[in-house]
Parts: sequence; structure tokens; C-alpha cells
Amino acid sequence: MTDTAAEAGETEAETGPVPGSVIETRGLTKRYRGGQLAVDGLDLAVPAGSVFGFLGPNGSGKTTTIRMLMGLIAPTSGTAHVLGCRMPAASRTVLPQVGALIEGPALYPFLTGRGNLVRFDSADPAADPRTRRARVENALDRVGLAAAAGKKARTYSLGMKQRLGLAAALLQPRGLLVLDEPTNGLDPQGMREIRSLVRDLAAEGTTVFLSSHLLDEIEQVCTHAAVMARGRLLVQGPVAELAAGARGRLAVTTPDPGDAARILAEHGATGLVTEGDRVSADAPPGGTEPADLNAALVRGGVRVRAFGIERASLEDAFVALTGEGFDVAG
Ligand SMILES: Nc1ncnc2c1ncn2[C@@H]1O[C@H](COP(=O)(O)OP(=O)(O)OP(=O)(O)O)[C@@H](O)[C@H]1O
Repeated sequence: MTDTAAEAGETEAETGPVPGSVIETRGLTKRYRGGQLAVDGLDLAVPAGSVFGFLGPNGSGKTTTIRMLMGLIAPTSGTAHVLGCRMPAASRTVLPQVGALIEGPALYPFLTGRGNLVRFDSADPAADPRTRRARVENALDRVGLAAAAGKKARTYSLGMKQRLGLAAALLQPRGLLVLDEPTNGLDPQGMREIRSLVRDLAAEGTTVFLSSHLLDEIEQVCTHAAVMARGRLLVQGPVAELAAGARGRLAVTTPDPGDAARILAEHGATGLVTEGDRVSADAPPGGTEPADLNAALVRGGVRVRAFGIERASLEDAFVALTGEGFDVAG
């Protein structure tokens, strides 16, 4: 098998990125030296302007993919384009346009938050020293660290360190932000802050690619998502469509749960679960209208307190795809 499209003699027209995609991979594969197939034939397309959630349990290949996208490791086979350029070959031109927060920010613990940003900015040969102060203050402000900017980074909470890392990524205008598990280890308040910042950045037009093992996080912040399991891509697309792909659950609240379950089963409902006065089931596919089911319950003497279809979540979609739960421990 050839390693690259160039070696295969293919033209850029055949292997180049689709217009409108900020990240695009074709058959991207990584087998580590020990033989571990961490990423297996990944075809990913991240639309410009999206907040793209890269979802999968621990060990599913998310970090390995991000490391290939950022040119930190070479793929075993397949191609990756970022901002229209082939990685890792174009790392030098691409990486300055990408703000990345991968595996926790590398901070200088004995410098203040502000001092850290000044240091990062100074290390950027393209950054004009005359406007450094303004850039640093602006970045501190963006992430809500202005008040704590004079404190040493080692005294920062995990959430503050994460925000300082984001501030570093925001020193320059970026076409793309890549965040690997940005809320990992944060308390609920810290998570909310990072998520709200991601939403603000997206509203300004920055494409954000973020990995997460938290389904509800993806549902809350992302417009699009890709789901990985064991190195393979299960599905990708707009979050609303992914969730809609899974059927919703029918839920009935009643003091007559036994009769309700029997009647629902007679009408083709499957996956019945009775918990106290609540009976839920998979909504029957096509044909049977929820209103008809409700009428059948009432006809059968079931006293219906509440009846509804619960919207399918991304988690339902994941379970439907894999036939298993979203096991965070992987
Ligand atoms: N340097 C390496 N050498 C060998 N195997 C590795 C290496 N890095 C990762 N792996 C293996 O590759 C697989 C995918 O790991 P990866 O870190 O990409 O997954 P992940 O989805 O990012 O999970 P996590 O959230 O735990 O980092 C795992 O089985 C992991 O053990």
C-alpha cells in the first residue's frame, strides 16, 4: 500500500480538499510501532464555520487523529488537509493560522498569567512587539483572566490554566481552533466558562474542532459531530441530523403501568421499560401514529397522566449505531 497520494501518482484534483472544508482527511490511518491500529481509514470533513465535535470513548483514536492533523506525527497512510494544505508537509504555513490546545497547555509556572502570554507572544516571529501589550491584554480579557493576570500561573486552578492556554491560542486571529478535551478535569463552572467562550468564538466565525468524550457537551456546543469508536468513524454530520437518525422514546405516565405496557406491546412498541408509574418504549417505526397509541391506551382503560415522545439524543444515536452504551472508560 502506498503511503501518500503523491507516491500513488494521484493529482491534487483527486486528493485535494473539498472547498468549504477546513479539515479534510481521506483514508487517514495510523498504526503505532507496537502494531496498535489507533486510527483506521478516517474520512473526515469539517465545514468552515462549524463547531465540530470529535466524539469517542477514551482510546478511540481522537488524540492520535489530532496529532496527525497538527503535523506532530505522520500518518501510516491516507491524507490530511488543514486549511486547504496537506499535513504534515505544510505545517510551517498552516500551524501559525491554527490555535491549538492539546493535552493541557505548557505554562511557565513561575511567571504570571500575563507574563506567560508575553513570553508566548515574544516567541512568535510574526508578532509585532509594538502591539504586544494590547494583544496580551485583549487575550486575557477574552478568557476572563484580566483580574487574575498578575498572579503566578502555578497558583491558577485547572480551569484558569486551561483558559490561559486558550488565551495563548487567541493571541493571533485564527481561522481554526483545535481543542483536545478542553473541559477535561474542570468543575461545572469551569466547563460552562470554556463552553461559553467556544460559542462566542464560533459566533465570530472561527471554526472550532474540539474532541470530547462527553455527549452532552457536544450536544450543547457543537453544530456538527463525528463519532469514533475503536479507531473508526461511525458517523458524521450536523448534530441535529445525527440525533434525528435515532428514533425517539415514547413515554407514558400512568397509575396503570401494567396495562399500558401490554397495550403498547400489542401495537408494536418494543424495548418496553416500566419504572414506577412511567412506561417507556421505542416509538414504533412508521405506520403507527403516536396519537393512535394514546387513543388505544385510553380505550383500554389506561388512565394516561402524560404521553409524549422524548427527543432522541446523540447518546441514543450512538447506542443505535454501536448497540452499546457510551462507555467513558473505553
Ligand atoms: N504512542 C503510542 N504508541 C502506541 N499506542 C498508542 C500510542 N498513543 C496511543 N496509542 C493507542 O492508540 C489507541 C488510540 O489512542 P488515542 O489516545 O488516540 O485515543 P483517544 O480517543 O484520544 O483517547 P484518550 O481520550 O484516552 O486520549 C489506544 O489504544 C492507545 O492505547
